Amino acid sequence: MTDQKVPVAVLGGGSFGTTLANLLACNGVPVTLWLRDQQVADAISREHENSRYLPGIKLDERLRVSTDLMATLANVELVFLAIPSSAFRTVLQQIGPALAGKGVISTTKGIEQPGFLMMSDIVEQEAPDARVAVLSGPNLAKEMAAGALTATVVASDDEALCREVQEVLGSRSLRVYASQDRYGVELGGALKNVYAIISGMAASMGMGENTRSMLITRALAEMTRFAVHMGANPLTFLGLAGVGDLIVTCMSPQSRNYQVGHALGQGLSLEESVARLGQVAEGVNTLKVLKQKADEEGVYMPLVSGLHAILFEQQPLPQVIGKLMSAEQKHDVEFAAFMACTPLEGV
Ligand SMILES: NC(=O)c1ccc[n+]([C@@H]2O[C@H](COP(=O)([O-])OP(=O)(O)OC[C@H]3O[C@@H](n4cnc5c(N)ncnc54)[C@H](O)[C@@H]3O)[C@@H](O)[C@H]2O)c1
Ligand SMILES: O=P(O)(O)OC[C@H](O)CO
Repeated sequence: MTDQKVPVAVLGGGSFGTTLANLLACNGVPVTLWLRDQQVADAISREHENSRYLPGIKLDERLRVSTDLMATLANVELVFLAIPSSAFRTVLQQIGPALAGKGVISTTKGIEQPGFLMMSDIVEQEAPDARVAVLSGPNLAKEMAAGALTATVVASDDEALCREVQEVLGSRSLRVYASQDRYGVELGGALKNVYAIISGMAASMGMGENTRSMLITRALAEMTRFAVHMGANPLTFLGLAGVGDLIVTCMSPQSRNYQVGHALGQGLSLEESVARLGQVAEGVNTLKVLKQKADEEGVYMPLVSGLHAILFEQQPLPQVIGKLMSAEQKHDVEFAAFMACTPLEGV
């Protein structure tokens, strides 16, 4: 089995990169995890633990770790990217030509501005000869690393690449479903982070489960409305990378975006909330980018507007909640309209 697996690289030694690399190593895939810090790399190689990002998780001893980016990429066929969106292009710019012919799979759930670019768009720009896919779904790193039964989605119009990813990553604890809607899968993964901040905020303010259910369901309507406007397939949002990821991120205190919201609800400033987390919460930047895009495109996104007003326009929370709760009450289920590609306005 080991001999049949293609060699793989994972770039990014945080929570998700380490988790993915370890899952691959456990599958007998020859895998090298690239990260920048030599001391951290040495510690992982020596102790088989990433004590900062996955404390207490014993990593497979076959997992190789390197700080040499080009050496990591030599001879591999698949490259998973788990670099925060803020550094994504910078890393790609160093390695674009070296990715020619390889399968490059982004797992990063963010959006680049200017241009409202998905991470896979950046891969296409910086590595035009790579084969491109994205991986997204309800995938809390710590649970996956601990072996929790999990499902994810690999999306690409390159069906052979989807099969290769299913082959190396699928296991008894991880099911990897395929999709051809790369844009929808990627958009779902980025957008849900914004609603997780709202959900964490509501939880820490003592709001009940009715409220949380309303938030998640209206979030799904709102993100689907935006995605359809942008050309994604609405059905994608009924799958793992849509409602699946929205649920886990809005429900789990493990979610870093939820944690930022929770801290905000306790009265911490945005800066304090992000600093206390000490890890990536992509939803903060996505909120800015998304609000701007929704305004430009004229897409009605009351939850996004409300959170933006609280975080960046100094509007008091009670005033924003009052505005949301007194907005015109329109349709519950918009999916029929989405499917006909004539989205209704308003909720
Ligand atoms: N953690 C999860 O549960 C999870 C699950 C699915 C997807 N993701 C996505 O994966 C991406 C990475 O998140 P994470 O959870 O691994 O973040 P993290 O905060 O746990 O780790 C980020 C890592 O990126 C590294 N990094 C930062 N700047 C870098 C640069 N310029 N070059 C190389 N490395 C750099 C940091 O050193 C750190 O190791 C995010 O977009 C996130 O949305 C995370
Ligand atoms: O911890 P978060 O909020 O970045 O979410 C992690 C994953 O995206 C959940 O699928």
